[in-house]
Formats: sequence, C-alpha cells, structure tokens
Amino acid sequence: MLALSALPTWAILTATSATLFYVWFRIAFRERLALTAKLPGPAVYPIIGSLYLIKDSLSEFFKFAIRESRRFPEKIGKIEWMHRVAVGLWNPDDVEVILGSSVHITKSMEYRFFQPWLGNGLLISNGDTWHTHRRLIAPTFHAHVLKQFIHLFNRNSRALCERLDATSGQTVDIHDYMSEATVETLLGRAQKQNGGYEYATAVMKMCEVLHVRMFRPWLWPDWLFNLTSMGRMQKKLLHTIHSLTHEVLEKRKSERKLGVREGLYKRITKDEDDEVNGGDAEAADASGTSNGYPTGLRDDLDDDIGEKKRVAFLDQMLDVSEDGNVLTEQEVEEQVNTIMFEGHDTTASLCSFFLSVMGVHRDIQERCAEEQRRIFGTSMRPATFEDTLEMKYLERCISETMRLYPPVPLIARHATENIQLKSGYVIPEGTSIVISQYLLHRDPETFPNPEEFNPDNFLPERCVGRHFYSFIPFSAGPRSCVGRKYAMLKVKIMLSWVLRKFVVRADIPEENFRLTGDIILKREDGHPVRLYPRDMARQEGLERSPECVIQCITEYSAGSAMQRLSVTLVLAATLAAVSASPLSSADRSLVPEFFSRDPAWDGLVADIAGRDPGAKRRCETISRN
Ligand code: HEM
Repeated sequence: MLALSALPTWAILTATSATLFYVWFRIAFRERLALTAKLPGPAVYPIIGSLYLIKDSLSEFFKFAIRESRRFPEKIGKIEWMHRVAVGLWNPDDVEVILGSSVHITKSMEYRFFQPWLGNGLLISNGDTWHTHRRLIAPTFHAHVLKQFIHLFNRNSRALCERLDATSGQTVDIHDYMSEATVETLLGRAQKQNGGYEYATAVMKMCEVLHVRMFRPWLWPDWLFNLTSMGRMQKKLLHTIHSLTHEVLEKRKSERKLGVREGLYKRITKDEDDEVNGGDAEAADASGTSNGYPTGLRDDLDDDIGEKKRVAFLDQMLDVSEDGNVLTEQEVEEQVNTIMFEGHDTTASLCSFFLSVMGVHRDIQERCAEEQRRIFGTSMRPATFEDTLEMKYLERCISETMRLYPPVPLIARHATENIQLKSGYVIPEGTSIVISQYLLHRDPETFPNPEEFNPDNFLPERCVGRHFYSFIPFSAGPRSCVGRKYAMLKVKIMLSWVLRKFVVRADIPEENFRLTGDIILKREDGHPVRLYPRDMARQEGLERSPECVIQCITEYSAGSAMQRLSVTLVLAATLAAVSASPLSSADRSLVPEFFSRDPAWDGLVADIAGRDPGAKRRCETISRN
C-alpha cells in the first residue's frame, strides 16, 4: 500500500486503465481469443505478441518466414500483435475455402495503405463497389478484346530489343528494361519522353515504402506516418505517378473528341478478329493451354461476351464516365492507377526472373529458342495470336518461373466471420488471412523436387489430377487477377522477341538468388544478365552449347518416337552450329566424355544420318574431338 501511494497519480491511473482495458478485452473477445489460441504458430508473448520475429531487412524476414513455415506441417501458422492476428495458409484445401468463396472476398486491413495511391480501385475495393466495378472491367480483358493489343505488344517488344541491342555483352539489370517496356505498353502513345522509366521507378519506390510501413506498426497511424521522411517521400512519388496517369487519360479524351478510334479504342468485330488473328480465342483456351491458370477452373474472364462488349479498358472507362451515372472521373483515375500498377510491375518481375533463370539453364533456353525458330524461322516478324498458341514450351517455362518466383507472393483477405477450414481449424472473425503462393508452389507433396526448375511440371499429363489451388500465380476464384490473359499474351510476345534476337547468359545460379518478399517479388541483388545478339553468339559458338547437345541425348534416350524426331532435328541444327565454330576448351571437355559413354549416341547418329547425311559427318567430328 505504502509503495503504491508513493507513485504519482497519473501512473496509477494509467496502470488501472490498462488493466481494465485488458480485462474488458479478454471478456469481450473471449470466443475469438479461444479460437486464436488453437491455431498453431510461433510463441506469442504478452504485449509484444509475435513482434520479436520482425527482422531488420525484408529479405531476412522472407527467409526466416520460409524456414519457420517448415515447423508447421499442417501448413497453417499465425502471428499476433495486440488484438491483431494474421494467419498464413499454404494448404491447397484450406486455400480453396478462402479463394473459391464468393463470401470471403474482403481485402485485409493492410491494403488500406494503398488507398492514397489506388483510391477505391479494383484491387483494394470491397462490397458492392467492387462487384459493380468488376462487372464493368472484367469483359475489357477478355481474350477477344486483347487481340487489339497485339500490334502494340509487338511494337514495344521491338523497341525493347533495340534498347537491349545497345548493351551487347555488358552486364545489365534486366528488370530496369522490362519495367520500362511493360509500362510503355500500358501508357501507349500518350507517354512523354522517359515517362515510362520515371513511372516505373516511382512505382518501385512506392512499393518499398508501403512494404516497410506494413512491417512497422508505429507507422500505421496516418497522421504519424505523414510527419516522417517516408511519408513525405510517398507524397512526392504519388505526385509523379498520378500526374502520368492523368496525362494518359487527358490525351485519350482529346483523341476521342477528334474521333480517333484506333488501337486501344478500336471496337473489334468478329470478322476482323478472325481475319487479323486467324483463330478463335475460346478455342485457344480449350486447347489445353492453361496460361498460368488452373485448367479446371473458370472465372468471369472465361464468360462469353457479346460483340458489343468487346471494348478495351480505357475506352470502357471513358464511355461509362461520359454517361456520368456509372463512374465519376475520380473513380476512372483510380481504376487506371490500379491497372497501371498491377499491369506493369508484375509482368516485369515475371520476365526478369524468366530471363535470369534462362541465363543459367542454357539447355532450357535453347529449347525455347528452338521452338521460336520452328514458328518464325529466322524472321523477326511480329508475332500473331496464332503464333502465341504454338509457344507451348515457352508457356511451360513461364508457368515454371511463376511457380518458383510468383510475382505476387502473397494474397491477403479479412475474415468477416468465423471460417471453418478443411484442415479442421477455425479462423476467427477479424483475422487477416495471408495466402502464400511461394510456399504453396514449393510444396513437395505437389511438386516433387520443388526447388528444381523443371518446365515438365506443366506437361498436360502432370497437371491432370493436381489440386486446382496448388498453383495460383494469378490467384483464383471470384477475385482472381483480371489481367491474367493480358499478362500471358504480353509476356509471351515480349519473350518471343527477346529469345529470337538474343542469347541470354547469367552467372548467379538459382540457389544464390536473394529474394525479398516485397509486394511484388524481387531479387535483392537485381537481375544481372548479359545478352548477345544471336548472330554474334552463333559466330562465337555461344548459341548452341554442348549442354544443349547433352540435353538432346538425355531426352532422346527417354522419349517417344515423336519426341525422338523433334530431338533429332534440334540436335542436327545444334551440331551444325557447334561444329561450325571453334569450341572453347571448357565446352569441348563436356562433349566427348558424355558422347562416348551414352548408349543413345549411336542410335541418334543413325537417325540424323537418315535425315541429313551432312550431319552424320558433323556428329563424327564432334565425337572424335
Ligand atoms: C504476371 C503478371 C501478373 C500476376 C502474377 C498477377 C497476379 C495477381 C494476383 C495474385 C492478384 C490477386 C491479388 C490479391 O487478391 O491480393 C491479382 C489481382 C489483380 N490483377 Fe493481376 N497479376 C498480373 C498481371 C496483371 C495485369 C497485366 C493486370 C492488368 C492489366 C492485372 C490487374 C489486376 C487487377 C485489377 C487485380 C484485382 C482484381 C480484383 O480484385 O478483382 N494484373 N493479380
């Protein structure tokens, strides 16, 4: 008693209020607390909860979270701080309960940090607003509409290759180039000089600011955040970003007044569609190509849309805002900001990872290049929609890149009610649910040897029977990515150009990639690669390396008659290039040892000789060397 009376009144009042609040909190939320307590997770301490787990750098936290997840074999784990609980899920059955539902579609509280940037855009809106806007926007990304973009994708890809040509043989961070190119496609002709680069850099920095803020609870109150240097930086970055979007919209509006209805504005008819692109988009989807989406699932992007609805995104936004009652001008800007953000950094991340991986897996790169040669010969002509349907191996490599390096590594939802999971746990109302594609995609129960880059994981026969929610780079269900078809088309066309034009080399193997679980997945050390124009690479013996020959033989010995035929053709062409150029001593050491021992070699030589007598001589020269 004496000791208490020695304390100042304010201290006694504070301690009493805190105790009363704590007691009230335990009683008022007893059901929620009891459910939370049943969820597995690392130790939780009074007051600090799980905050002790937060690391200095994002990359450290990312690595730690991945390591820690292994301690929870039921593929569910929670962290807590004060009254806030976040539950991580990476069990496909449980993920389906959340993503497959049309009820659990409310975005988690963390998305509110995007508000000053994206307003009430599709990515972060909820409830009726989201429903109405999704119904307006989804048809504008239908496959039929996207065909209008093909010429733009080709034009931007050609410009990208011209920029990359100037770097020949130098180490560059390919992400810088990919970011600029993907923004250009979205900005179209409205951009000012260097606008794409300026925008992409501002977006990258904004993502960093948002991510740091999410991990620093003391920066959560807006008034406090706005006083910090980070808050001031955010203001400047948003000015850059919003000015550019505004400019794009204004330019489009004046074009419309002048009656310019071409390119992004063109309403495409069925006849034009078939004539220009020769092929039906629906048939393409039914042909077994999954394009990064579970083949057994459908969403509103697969819905049939009438000819009237074949309007591109910007045009649709301006049409409905001109009416005045559907969307206000501000809402249109918010949607454009959303699409510009979601539409560029994600695809840039995918292309950058793809090229870094190809740089180290040269045999796989050569198979991709060979597929391009089969489609285009040596031509650098623009790709058509039909061509993209032929790029089956490229598509498998793109899917495999997204499996290991999902551009959006986390999806978060807010539980608006208690949710019963298939694993038996109940997620209490008020919890943030975090779905980790990174962990889902590396689950050894779904993907044997999950750390190995293996495009065959996406052979149709391997996809059959796989849980639909075990590979979800574009999310799935009612809130799936609205731009997934756009993204796959754009990425295939861009990569087709790069693979036809260049040989890619990288020195850092995948096991040394330092990933940071940013909002969009990144490498801490960037994406350093070297590109050699193919003509030059051929002269230097870089284009078709002995690794490619070895890969051919391995496949030849294991393959069916049809596969043997295609392998033989690849090898015949490979040998032509390898034997026409002096091999480096390192390369030479790889070849004869393997050839002399491999029982498939003789069969392969005989097969080649039957098709191309000249190649037999080249085979013999190689094995003698
Ligand atoms: C490789 C490229 C892409 C990947 C991996 C990707 C992935 C995703 C994922 C995982 C979501 C769900 C996010 C969440 O629930 O928090 C999403 C949503 C979204 N994405 Fe993409 N995305 C890509 C490209 C694009 C493109 C090109 C666009 C537009 C042009 C786009 C527009 C959107 C929009 C508007 C949403 C919100 C949809 C809604 O909530 O209804 N995305 N994306």
